[in-house]
Amino acid sequence: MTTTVLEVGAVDRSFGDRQVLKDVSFSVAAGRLTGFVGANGAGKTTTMRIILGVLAADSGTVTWRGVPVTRQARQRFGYMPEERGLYPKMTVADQVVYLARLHGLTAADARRRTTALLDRLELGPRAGDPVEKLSLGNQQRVQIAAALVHDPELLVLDEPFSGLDPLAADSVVAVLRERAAAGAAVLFSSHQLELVERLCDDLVIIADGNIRAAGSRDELRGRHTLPRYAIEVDADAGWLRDEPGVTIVDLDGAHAVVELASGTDDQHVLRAALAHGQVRSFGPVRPSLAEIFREVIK
Ligand SMILES: Nc1ncnc2c1ncn2[C@@H]1O[C@H](COP(=O)(O)OP(=O)(O)OP(=O)(O)O)[C@@H](O)[C@H]1O
Repeated sequence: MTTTVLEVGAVDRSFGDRQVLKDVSFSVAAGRLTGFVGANGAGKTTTMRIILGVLAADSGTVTWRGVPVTRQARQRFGYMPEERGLYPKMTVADQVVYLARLHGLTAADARRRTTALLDRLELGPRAGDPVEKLSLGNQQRVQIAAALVHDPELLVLDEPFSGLDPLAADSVVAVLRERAAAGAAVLFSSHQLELVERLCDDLVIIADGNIRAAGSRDELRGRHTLPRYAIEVDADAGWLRDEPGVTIVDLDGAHAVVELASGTDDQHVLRAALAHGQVRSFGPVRPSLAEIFREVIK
């Protein structure tokens, strides 16, 4: 049972005579990680800026727990914008404390949470350094700390993983998962489809300002699953060519990927395989997010 907290409804937005968002609708649930994916210029940043109220929609609605987003509700949002805005001369800790104070935390709470979060993001030893002395990847982690420090109920992160090495990305992933497990709703954009696939519970795919697909990752995979099976036997699998209802997609010695015509029983194919010898593995091929993405943005 998921609880929708953020609802974007029929949002349109143009810049000049160019419409960049067309009837954009999707929802984000509490306790879940929602990946927002689309090509360059698809409209992700514009959508996120409208959610945060940095930019106005021409029409449409953004609601939080069923009511239009207020300034008060936004105090409980955390945002990592695309254009990273840190004060280069300020120390890492002072910077995060300062932003926590802007969100209404007491000085003591701001310090306490900053210390805990910097440690969690492996930035503890850099807390006293000016931001400008940090590598770009570490500056990025400071930005993430800044978006998280007031323990927001909604986190909106624009490309939080760009520029992070795999280990740094993993530590950010772990922190986001913790936040979601504690009940926060997390919406993040990314180009790194493998990472999104590993991380997200829900997906929103946008192309040319249109939402092309949205739903849970498993639901989308189910919807886009082709009737394909991978089979691994211990001898040549060429006999599959003669099986009724079976089309070979790929055949490489003892390994094959086949497509089954509708009405063809997969168990029948498995039994035929067993009749030819040992079967090492047999099962449906799940489409990758990259494949789903390519299919829905066509
Ligand atoms: N302030 C603006 N004035 C004019 N056009 C804009 C403005 N902001 C965005 N656009 C245009 O709107 C479209 C959507 O841009 P947006 O930044 O939302 O895409 P995106 O999906 O975030 O892309 P990227 O992954 O490259 O950041 C683009 O064609 C962009 O050029």
